Amino acid sequence: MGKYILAVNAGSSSVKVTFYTFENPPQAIADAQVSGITAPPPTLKYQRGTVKMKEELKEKMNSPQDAFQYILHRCFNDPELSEVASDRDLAYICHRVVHGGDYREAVEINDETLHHLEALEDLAPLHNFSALEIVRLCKKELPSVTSITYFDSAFHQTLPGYVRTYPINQQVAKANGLRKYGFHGISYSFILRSVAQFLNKPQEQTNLIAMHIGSGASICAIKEGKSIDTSMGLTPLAGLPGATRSGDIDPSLVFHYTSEAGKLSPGSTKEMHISTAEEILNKQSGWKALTGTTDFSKIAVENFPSGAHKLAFDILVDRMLGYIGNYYLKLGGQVDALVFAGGIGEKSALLRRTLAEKCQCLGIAIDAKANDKGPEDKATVKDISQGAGKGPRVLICQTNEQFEMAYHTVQLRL
Ligand SMILES: Nc1ncnc2c1ncn2[C@@H]1O[C@H](COP(=O)(O)OP(=O)(O)O)[C@@H](O)[C@H]1O
Ligand SMILES: CC(=O)OP(=O)(O)O
Ligand SMILES: [Mg+2]
Repeated sequence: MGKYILAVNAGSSSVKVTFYTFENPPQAIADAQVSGITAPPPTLKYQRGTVKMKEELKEKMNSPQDAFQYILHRCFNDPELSEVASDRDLAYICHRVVHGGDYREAVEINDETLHHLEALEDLAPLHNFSALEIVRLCKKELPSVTSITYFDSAFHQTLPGYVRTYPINQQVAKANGLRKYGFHGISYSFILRSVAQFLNKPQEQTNLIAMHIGSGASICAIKEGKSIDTSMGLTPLAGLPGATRSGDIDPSLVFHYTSEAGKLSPGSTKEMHISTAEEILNKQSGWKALTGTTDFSKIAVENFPSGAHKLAFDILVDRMLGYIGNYYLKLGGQVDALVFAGGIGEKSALLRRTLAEKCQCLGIAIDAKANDKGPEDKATVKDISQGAGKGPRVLICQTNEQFEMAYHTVQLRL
């Protein structure tokens, strides 16, 4: 068996791949990310030891699968990364799969589990399809390496019945698996462990409002180390708006948007069945629909380039504020920290400042300089609160879904 772990995180706009040593805790030896898959040209960020590179890619990349194949080829053929040159060097491949249905834990891929996951694909066609394409590719091209899938939904198994249940016919709901699942759970698990450690508290006594804000964005209320509510639902479409997702809308809007809504979309393939409504609300909405860009760094700027950019920013702030208020009440005001994470949560000082100002009535105050500076390379968690304020601390957590998967693999298999 090889000595390294390959962790793959296929998100909606990026593919992040990290190679780790198979030891406790795992150490990253190389990290490659292709981002901008939804806003070409794609860019590659590659880090190996202390060497960092960033380049625009000329290759056309239509999907996370293309990006994964590109990264794998590049890493295996990098003479400076001779530790991992082929499947013989790998012990495990960890895959982030967004929708795990009723799975409570990670599973090892074999014919049976892969078949079960394929049956779930229709519940989250836009996310699971790409992840499973990568799993299938690894099975075919790296057949000697065991693949383990980690699920975004598993962290939210603790949602109370009244939170996970939609008020619809319960027979229909049960027969079709129609309930709130919640996502970004691999990230929330990383955030909980890192923040509890930072606060020097046991996880079972830690209460957080954790915000994973990236191309897909969600918020989670964590009470005594357990998810008690989260903004995404049956699929990652629910809750906050995202780069190309509408987030919550009145469900009736679908019936008025276009008469084609219920038909299969042109994006459907033999393997992936999506309706026009799903395609529109998942891929043609969000801030892309409002501003034309999926890049939030072009939206969250001090002087908004247009009214549409300001509107997109204001909508995100408004919806986030709604969840913060909601979860503050659900946690009975006992909140250790408000945590910003994800590409936007970690990088947009403007978003954090705007929200902190609007949360002043909860006793929240941030240190302007610390906030502007943002996260620092070495520290996973950074406190940007102003002194020992009355309210919850405000933290930035550099979340790392690849590390979380490698970490659990080592705990279970070493
Ligand atoms: N400086 C910045 N300010 C605001 N947003 C940023 C900044 N840098 C990157 N982003 C945004 O972060 C998002 C990507 O976040 P990430 O969590 O990596 O997404 P995903 O995992 O869904 O692919 C993109 O929308 C990108 O524009
Ligand atoms: C669940 C989800 O939306 O994931 P991502 O933000 O990586 O697209
Ligand atoms: Mg992500």
